[in-house]
Amino acid sequence: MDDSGIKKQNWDVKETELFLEILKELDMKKCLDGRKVRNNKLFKVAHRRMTAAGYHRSVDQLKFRWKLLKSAYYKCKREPDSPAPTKIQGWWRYEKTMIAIMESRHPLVGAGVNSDRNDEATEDSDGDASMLHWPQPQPCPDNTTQNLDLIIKMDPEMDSQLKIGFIGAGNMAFGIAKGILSGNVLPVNVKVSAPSSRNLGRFQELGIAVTHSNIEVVCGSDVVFVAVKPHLVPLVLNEISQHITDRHIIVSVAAGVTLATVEELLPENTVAIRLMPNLPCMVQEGALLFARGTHAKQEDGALLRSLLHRCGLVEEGPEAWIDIHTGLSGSGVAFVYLFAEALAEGAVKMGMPSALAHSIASQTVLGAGRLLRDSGKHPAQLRSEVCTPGGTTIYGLHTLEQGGVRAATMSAVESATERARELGRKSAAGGRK
Ligand SMILES: NC(=O)C1=CN([C@@H]2O[C@H](COP(=O)(O)OP(=O)(O)OC[C@H]3O[C@@H](n4cnc5c(N)ncnc54)[C@H](OP(=O)(O)O)[C@@H]3O)[C@@H](O)[C@H]2O)C=CC1
Ligand SMILES: O=C(O)[C@@H]1CCC=N1
Repeated sequence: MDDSGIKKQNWDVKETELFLEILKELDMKKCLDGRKVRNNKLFKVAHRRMTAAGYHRSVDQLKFRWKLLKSAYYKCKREPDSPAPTKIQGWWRYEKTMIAIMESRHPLVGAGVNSDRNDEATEDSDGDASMLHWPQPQPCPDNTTQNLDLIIKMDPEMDSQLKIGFIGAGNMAFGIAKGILSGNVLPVNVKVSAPSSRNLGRFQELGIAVTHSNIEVVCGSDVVFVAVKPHLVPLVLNEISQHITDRHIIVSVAAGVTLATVEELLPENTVAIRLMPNLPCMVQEGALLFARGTHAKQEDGALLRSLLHRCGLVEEGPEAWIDIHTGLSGSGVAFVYLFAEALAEGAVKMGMPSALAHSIASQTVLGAGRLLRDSGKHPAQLRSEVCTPGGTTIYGLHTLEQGGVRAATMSAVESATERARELGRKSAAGGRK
């Protein structure tokens, strides 16, 4: 066991390198000002990023690893000619990155008010701020604070101060809003607009502020989701355009509407992202794909990803895949519902009461989906695991194949993708009118 009480598992080179890269990127050393809360937050950010990359270490394990790396660094600094520290195997691989991190000094240390030893002893200790040896604890300088604030904003575990707006109060806006609220975003930081009140009540029930003014939403938000029907996007963007500033990230969820169209209708340099979500965001089981526009940086994508992380699977890809994802998943959920409905109707035909048949059909779809996702197996593999030779399933599958279900499903994805492309061309033409 290490001193965090967690079972030891050796760190491999890739894992340590990733950990250090994350710390470097977070400007860890600058932000480690000895305050327990802040330090914990930073390690939490690192923890989340490590987890996202498939490395499952607790916050305490990360802290302990950092402590060892730091001790090794100080040992090498004090005794450059002594043998490499033994607690960190292959130390030479990490030395350069550690120097880069450690040389990005906290201002108080840089000013020479504290020795390295003091720094070593206190900097990431879990002690209370009052126990620290910094002579006069002071806030980080502006740029560091901003950097840290951004990190904290981006981290889903942190209290998000981000203001989120929705233009359009339909099903998709509601689905995303529900997903977002199950994370750390507070309803008071969300606002939604629509011309009529017919869809606003359910947002109010979630504690979200509502308005009929799209401009009010834009002026009060950092991230604005444009969730109106595709043909209305040019109209809405024209309306809000003069209120967009560099504070904003505009996220269009409209099927087909391209980034080029969105960017053309908004001020130069607007940060725009095209997102294709799907309705199961509502139950945190969505499948979302986004593409960044010309001026959207990686961190804008990271911010969106962290905002949406409770909505389900969130992936980034080239814009060319967004229309395909629309067919596969945006519309794909409806294809699955059709199949679920048909399953239930088959059972009703054979004599089962409708309510029971529908309830079993939905559980069947849910269970099959979860097993497919969680096992990581190819669907054909799972299908063969269900089929007993000469048994019931292969007879049923034969019938489905005779009905052309596979070809029909492929064609459904194809048609929906083509339709998204067509909608894109129409909205581009609409924007130019
Ligand atoms: N539904 C889905 O599963 C998915 C939808 N999408 C995309 O999401 C977008 C929205 O779809 P969906 O939620 O289904 O649509 P809905 O028809 O359910 O909702 C559209 C919303 O837009 C509002 N609206 C209409 N005109 C304006 C305007 N000028 N300004 C502000 N709001 C306006 C409507 O107002 P009012 O309430 O007054 O009618 C309504 O609230 C579409 O572009 C679609 O392509 C993407 C993925 C999946
Ligand atoms: O049917 C539509 O156009 C939207 C886009 C994907 C799902 N619903």
